Amino acid sequence: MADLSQLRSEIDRIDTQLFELFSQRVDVARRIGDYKRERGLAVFDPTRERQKVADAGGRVPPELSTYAQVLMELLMEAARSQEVDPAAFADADFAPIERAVEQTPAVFPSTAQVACQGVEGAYSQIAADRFFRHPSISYLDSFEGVFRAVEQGLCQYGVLPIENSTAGSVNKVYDLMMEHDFHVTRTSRVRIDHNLLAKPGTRLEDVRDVYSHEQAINQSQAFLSTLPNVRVHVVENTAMAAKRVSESDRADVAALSSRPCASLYGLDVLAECVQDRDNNYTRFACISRDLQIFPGADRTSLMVVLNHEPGSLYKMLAKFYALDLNLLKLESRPIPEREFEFMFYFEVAAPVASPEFKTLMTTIGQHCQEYRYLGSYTEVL
Ligand SMILES: O=C(O)C(=O)C[C@]1(C(=O)O)C=C[C@@H](O)C=C1
Repeated sequence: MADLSQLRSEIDRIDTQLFELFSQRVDVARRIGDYKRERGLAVFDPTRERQKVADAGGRVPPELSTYAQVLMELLMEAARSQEVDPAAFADADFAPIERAVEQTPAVFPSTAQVACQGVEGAYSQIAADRFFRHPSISYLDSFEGVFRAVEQGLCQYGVLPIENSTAGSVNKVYDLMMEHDFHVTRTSRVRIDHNLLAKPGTRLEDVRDVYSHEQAINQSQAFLSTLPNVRVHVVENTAMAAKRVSESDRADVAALSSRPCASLYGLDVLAECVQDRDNNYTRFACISRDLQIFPGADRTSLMVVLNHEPGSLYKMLAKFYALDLNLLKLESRPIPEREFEFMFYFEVAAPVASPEFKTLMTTIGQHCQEYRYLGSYTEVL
């Protein structure tokens, strides 16, 4: 039997030939690109690609068929990337980003009119205080109201929760993203401590009804199960729950809310930090209507509708991998009225000034049906 170094030499020889042929293939593709450009033909030819993939599957033993097909797709993707004229893409897709980088002020504003969902004391307010030194906050009933206030220019910025470390993504916000025009200018992680608040005089054992937001209830299951005979009620948000308890004439009701709500609504803390996990964080996004890219932006959010075919998500992820861009978040939501079609939300680590970011933004359109660039920003602590 041949020894390992001999076998490896054989593999190396084959790889040398493979990559020599690969470069030759790309050279031919470049010439095809010139030909197509002169005649105004599309680079992507789906009929030809389907034939090539099917053909590749039949050229190898059956157990290698899928690998051969994936390899063929990769070869054609490389070919396409060299057939397009990068300058043509760059102008159309990158100009608004370059303009925003130039025109955005060097410093994030310390004060602004900011839309938050809920009432005073809501976690969104804590996040708004994190983003701005002196925010002037307008409280709205719903997440939709926050999107609208920003879209219509009634508020310069809006603050929305996007995910929680225990309960996961805030699906409602992701669904609304599809319906509204906005950009992301900042994100922040806020530590969430839920406390059981009640009117002075109420004892823990008196409590019969607890009010809170659905996520706070989900995040405090272990504590709630220790309270006997308690009914739990979902309300719009945790601060609203505290307000409701403070206005109630009953002495057996309590709210799961933030600590600032206790002083704000004149309530006592019956139990502190009752969430299931100690490291409970909610991430908030600060949105604006126009694209603003502040200095240091190193994260990018994209909403993408992929082609409804096998491998399309894989190809998009391969793109990030090929550009060495770390994927920070991937969320998918069904698109209303489009059966089994999904909107993918990607967050990638990509400094705006990096060549990889520019390559991503000038070629992403080749890999999907539609995409929306939501912005580039930093996550503030
Ligand atoms: O045959 C072509 O038209 C090419 O551009 C070459 C090629 C390939 O790599 O084989 C690349 C892109 C097209 O979508 C189809 C095929």
